[in-house]
Amino acid sequence: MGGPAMRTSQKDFNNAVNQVKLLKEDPGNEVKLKLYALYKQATEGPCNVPKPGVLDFINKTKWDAWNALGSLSKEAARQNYVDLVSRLSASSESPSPEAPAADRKQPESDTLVVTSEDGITTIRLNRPTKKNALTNQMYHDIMAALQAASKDESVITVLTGSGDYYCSGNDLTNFASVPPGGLEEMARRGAVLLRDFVNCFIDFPKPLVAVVNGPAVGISVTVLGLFDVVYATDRATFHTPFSHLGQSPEGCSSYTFPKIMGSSKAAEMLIFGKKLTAQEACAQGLVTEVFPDGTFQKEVWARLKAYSKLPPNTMRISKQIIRNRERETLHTVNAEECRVLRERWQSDECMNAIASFLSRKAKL
Ligand SMILES: CCCCC/C=C/C(=O)SCCNC(=O)CCNC(=O)[C@H](O)C(C)(C)COP(=O)(O)OP(=O)(O)OC[C@H]1O[C@@H](n2cnc3c(N)ncnc32)[C@H](O)[C@@H]1OP(=O)(O)O
Repeated sequence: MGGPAMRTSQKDFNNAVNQVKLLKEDPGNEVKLKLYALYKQATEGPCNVPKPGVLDFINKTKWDAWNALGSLSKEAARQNYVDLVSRLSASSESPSPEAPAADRKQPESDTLVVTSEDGITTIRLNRPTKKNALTNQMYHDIMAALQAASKDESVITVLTGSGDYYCSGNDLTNFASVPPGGLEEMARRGAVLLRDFVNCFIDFPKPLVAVVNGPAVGISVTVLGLFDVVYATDRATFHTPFSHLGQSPEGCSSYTFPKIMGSSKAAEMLIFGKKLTAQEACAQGLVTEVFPDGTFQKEVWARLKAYSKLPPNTMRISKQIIRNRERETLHTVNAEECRVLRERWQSDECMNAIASFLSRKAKL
């Protein structure tokens, strides 16, 4: 999966620098300051010039922004710069008129089912015989579904699963077919896919709700920290067995989990792979509310239908005011988690764990 290739090339960076000059809208001082700081970090490394005097307001503000990036590597700064510019470019393009949600083209495969009703767009993982494990195609389909939902006329977007599982995480057979570039190329591609996938959750503009209909594993758990509300059946469990797999946390969980549940509870999950019951996950703030399995679907959908009648713009604005302050931080965390995972995917510990799963020796 993905590579230094997470590594942005000098050419990508130079293109992004030129693209900034072509933005149709002024991105505002805060973003310009961020661009300045990332540019300096990417080209000169950590801030190495004396702090301007207190009365030199403009230069002091710029210095503060650069200095705040600490020891962020030149490579990560370049990547963040390119990511930020690409988001700015995308948002300054006029949105293309979207087809009504009901008419929306379905994903190519039937492993994801997207429906829209009563102001709610539902994205349903539909691979129950494999516990809704996520294939590479499903990551792409989910991203496309989120993009479409962000622009359709629905008010709330829901992610849920078919069958007895919510999702068993990354399909470990994604690792089974090594491309011509070898393991390194596989890691490079994976890191790019993961980064883009998680970015879609970070940037999703409408209320996003997880309806966790059963056990959840891996990435389906970690991205929950990026949802606005998480409803779970009392049958659900929450498991992030990264160490067992020779892998490291993703989905921004290295940042959101300690923030949600405190660092030691987060460590027990993310380092030691402790599996939480739904009640435990609720007590720790990862889950909003737990429902008895027998009435789960009825109660949750009734509640969501009632919420979908609330004024849509107000809900969207409220979500954004809650989330926007942290958006850049989350993008930085995501990029760093992907960079680290790219290395882990090439490690013996990871390869052995996956080989072991594929040869049926291990069940988590
Ligand atoms: C590019 C982005 C990468 C993002 C990085 C993401 C990281 C992660 O998500 S890490 C977590 C990965 N997931 C796992 O390690 C779970 C592996 N699966 C299991 O441990 C178990 O299957 C189980 C606990 C989820 C369910 O056990 P059980 O109830 O006994 O059911 P089965 O094992 O018989 O499963 C039925 C069927 O489904 C296949 N399957 C389940 N999960 C996965 C999976 N994650 N990847 C691939 N296949 C999976 C399982 O192999 C069975 O298949 P068949 O034997 O062909 O019926």
